[in-house]
Amino acid sequence: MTNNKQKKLTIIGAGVWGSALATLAKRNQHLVRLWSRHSTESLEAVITDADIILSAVSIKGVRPTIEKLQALTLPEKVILVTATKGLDPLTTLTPSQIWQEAFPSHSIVVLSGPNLSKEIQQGLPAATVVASNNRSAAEIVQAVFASENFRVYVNSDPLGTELGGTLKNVMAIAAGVCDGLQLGTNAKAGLMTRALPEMIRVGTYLGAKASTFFGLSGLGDLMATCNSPLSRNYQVGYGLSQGKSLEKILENLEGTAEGINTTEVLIRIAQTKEIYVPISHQIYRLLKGEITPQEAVKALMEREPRSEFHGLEI
Ligand SMILES: NC(=O)C1=CN([C@@H]2O[C@H](COP(=O)(O)OP(=O)(O)OC[C@H]3O[C@@H](n4cnc5c(N)ncnc54)[C@H](OP(=O)(O)O)[C@@H]3O)[C@@H](O)[C@H]2O)C=CC1
Ligand SMILES: O=C(CO)COP(=O)(O)O
Repeated sequence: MTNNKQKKLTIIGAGVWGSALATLAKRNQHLVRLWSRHSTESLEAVITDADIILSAVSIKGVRPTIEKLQALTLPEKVILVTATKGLDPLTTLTPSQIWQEAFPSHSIVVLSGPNLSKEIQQGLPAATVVASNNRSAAEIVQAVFASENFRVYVNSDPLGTELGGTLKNVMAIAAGVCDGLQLGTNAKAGLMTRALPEMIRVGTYLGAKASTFFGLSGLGDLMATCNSPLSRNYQVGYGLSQGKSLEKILENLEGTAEGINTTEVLIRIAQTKEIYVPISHQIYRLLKGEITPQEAVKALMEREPRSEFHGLEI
């Protein structure tokens, strides 16, 4: 029997993040169905009567998932939540833009923040953001996940919220390199601080609000991911700094490091639109095997002198 506050939530994507989000919602007594493409139950069966469908697949699963859902009839009022942190290699769109394009009359909510899934599964305290153009939809999702261990904020910039979580993955690769090379605390502070205006330049070009990047989904997630060996993106950078090949690193990586694909898409956007992204550019060259980690550091340090807030209106 469901009460008024109890929601029927279907989570698509049973990776580590989808599973952690399922745990949070179950602890709040919601009816949670966790589905993956390997599930024996049909997708149609698990979305029937859903109040909320949350996608926690990696970027490469977004389009296939949407195509499956388009072949079905979605419940009319169902809220669609995306928790993916990536950019579509085909179109450079963000996941929420792809979802909105596919389901123009449904409310789309972005969930993003400093949320390393292992810590969330352990029940450690964390905070996140749910962002939507439809505030009441965001508030419904807020209530589903909010608890004494998980503080959920609402905001009205879904694109900025999503891009914060997406672009910081590139910076987390850089942070892994920085720590792996033992460049010190000053270098790490310099890197993370300079990462933010780079993210803001790209984000505002794409239509996000600059202020969103100073919140949990921007600065917050940048700090979490750049400082934690739990981050897969950080692990990629750390591995590269130790002279490992990307192929070898990926063989042993638990789950997805979205920053690799994001770097590629971001550089395409930056080159076409002439956006200055020096850190991402060096990470791109490093991932391609064009330079060594040491050469990447040298290239960043030896650039032309610049003013601190060049090209930024904050
Ligand atoms: N882990 C974390 O701490 C956080 C992760 N995120 C983001 O959430 C997303 C998922 O991350 P995470 O759970 O960690 O990653 P995992 O690698 O653990 O899981 C990836 C998920 O995507 C699904 N998937 C991949 N390709 C396809 C496809 N072609 N079709 C359908 N489904 C597919 C996988 O399904 P299958 O199992 O069937 O292969 C799996 O459910 C990423 O965008 C990540 O950046 C956001 C916040 C925190
Ligand atoms: O997005 C995350 C934490 O907020 C997870 O980071 P990784 O994907 O690098 O593990």
